[in-house]
Amino acid sequence: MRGQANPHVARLRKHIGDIKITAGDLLDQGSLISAVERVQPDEVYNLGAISFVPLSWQQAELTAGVTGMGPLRMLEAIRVVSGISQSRTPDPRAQIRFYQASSSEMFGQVRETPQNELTPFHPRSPYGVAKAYGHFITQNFRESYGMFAVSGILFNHESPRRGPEFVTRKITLGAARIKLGLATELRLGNLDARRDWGFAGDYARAMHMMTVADTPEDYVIGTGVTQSVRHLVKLAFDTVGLNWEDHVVLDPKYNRPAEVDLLCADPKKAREQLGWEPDVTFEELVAMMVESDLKLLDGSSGEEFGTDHW
Ligand SMILES: Nc1nc2c(ncn2[C@@H]2O[C@H](COP(=O)(O)OP(=O)(O)O[C@H]3O[C@H](CO)[C@@H](O)[C@H](O)[C@@H]3O)[C@@H](O)[C@H]2O)c(=O)[nH]1
Repeated sequence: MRGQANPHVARLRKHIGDIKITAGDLLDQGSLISAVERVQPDEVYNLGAISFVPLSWQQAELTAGVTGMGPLRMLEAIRVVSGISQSRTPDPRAQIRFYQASSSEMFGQVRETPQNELTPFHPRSPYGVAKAYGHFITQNFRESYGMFAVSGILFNHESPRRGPEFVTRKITLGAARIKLGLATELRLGNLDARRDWGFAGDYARAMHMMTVADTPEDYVIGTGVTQSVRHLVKLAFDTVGLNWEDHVVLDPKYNRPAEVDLLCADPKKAREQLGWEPDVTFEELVAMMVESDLKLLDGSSGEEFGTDHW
């Protein structure tokens, strides 16, 4: 929402208790239309997806339905409720704005480094392919109907709230468990993969900035610094005063059928046009996550945060 003075804020608060849209609703055009009708939002942020890349090989069709077709259904819901058609374009001041969570996974086997808004896509997983569809259909609705629809091509963004299946949290939880005597080893896959990791809070700020901007455009959001999984492991174990090589075990079951070897953002457009800059460095992010997991696990059996399943 664009501020407290906005009359929709009160209405949204009133409805928020009984309207919950989950990723599963992205399969159902009707429930999206009825949610848009009832909430009458100023802004819609589509962050719903099957977002864990390995799962997308096991559930390829579901991933296409939720992660790929979901944005189309959301855009259609906004278009239908707003009465937009080829012959009736929206009033730019009064229309519902749409944000699509596009992903750096679309770059996949990268054609150039760093990656910017014009870098061609070569996705390497059913997830990446589905995200590419979501990206292009968002662009298409903007170009076809004049809708305010934007995509943020976000590189990996992390925080202490990250799911334990993703590598950052798996590592920070693993280091904390070993430090507290709850485990002795951490099993991982490809340590050579490189990612551009940033703090999720900084990226949420970027999502909002591009959605309330004067013109609808797509932006790459990342730090511009790439790190290996190996370096991430070393940093997390250094934070708890342990040598990672004494504890990390390579397990091929965590390798992917097709890997994305290297991602690194060129966030120049977001910096110059939106004035967006990340505040939290990679080192601060890792320390924040390790410290949070030490606190979380202290005094627990650690069983509910085991890391061997993913
Ligand atoms: N999850 C996981 N990844 C591992 C492991 N060992 C090595 N890795 C490597 O760590 C890298 C990062 O994996 P994830 O943290 O699972 O994230 P991701 O595949 O890069 O995808 C995330 O970022 C995308 C943005 O680029 C998001 O779009 C996606 O939803 C997800 O959040 C991959 O190259 C993966 O092979 C492991 O045990 N578990």
